[in-house]
Amino acid sequence: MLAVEDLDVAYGRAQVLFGVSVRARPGALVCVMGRNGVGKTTLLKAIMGVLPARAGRVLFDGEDVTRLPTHERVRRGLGYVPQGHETFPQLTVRENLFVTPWATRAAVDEALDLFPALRPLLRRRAGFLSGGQQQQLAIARALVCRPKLLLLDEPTEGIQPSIIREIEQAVHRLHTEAGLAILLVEQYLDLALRLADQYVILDAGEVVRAGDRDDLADPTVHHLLAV
Ligand SMILES: Nc1ncnc2c1ncn2[C@@H]1O[C@H](COP(=O)(O)OP(=O)(O)OP(=O)(O)O)[C@@H](O)[C@H]1O
Repeated sequence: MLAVEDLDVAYGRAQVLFGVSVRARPGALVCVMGRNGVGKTTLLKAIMGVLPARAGRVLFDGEDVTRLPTHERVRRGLGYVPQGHETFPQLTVRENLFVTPWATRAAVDEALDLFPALRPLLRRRAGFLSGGQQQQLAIARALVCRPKLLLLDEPTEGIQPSIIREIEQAVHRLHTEAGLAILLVEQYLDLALRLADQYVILDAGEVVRAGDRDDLADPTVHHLLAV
């Protein structure tokens, strides 16, 4: 479904990703891990076309989307929830959900079924929500476009533990019940161990390890993630 091949990405002259290859099969949950600043967010941005690839390719459903603008990738089924649960603070929860041109009532209803805590908040401005509620709204908004593959950038970052559990359950349901493929950037190893089918670890912009979830229990993995 997703094949990232030998991707190089740079900010000006500063190259950040070096020959990164990542694959996600339909319905798979792949966890992208690594210390701060190793290039996880940059990888997701390049997959979405928010940042250009300097070399390499991004294939989605067999199509080379490397040069397509972001909205064309969204149209083909890539969904993206950026780090920091970005919502439109001045808009209500309902307006945030209907902001995309593809939003239908049915799709919004389905997204709200996954996050029922948002229903009583539909008229509230997003800027007044807690961090956890905003994260749920950001995920729900991406789902309204009915993606086939969802890219989630650290959805648990800065979120209180009780809400982390809710977000984890929602991601689990999306994966197991809705059968959505997910590329999840996640710092918490225990959460990755519970959710992931496969994992990729980046270090200094390169894939240093990749494999099935069970390998994550290997002690050498901790060394690659320790700060
Ligand atoms: N806009 C930018 N301009 C220049 N360098 C940047 C920019 N954004 C990120 N970088 C650099 O690129 C490298 C990778 O950053 P990136 O945000 O992709 O890492 P990350 O693994 O997602 O980190 P974190 O876990 O802290 O979010 C870092 O060294 C960072 O300083």
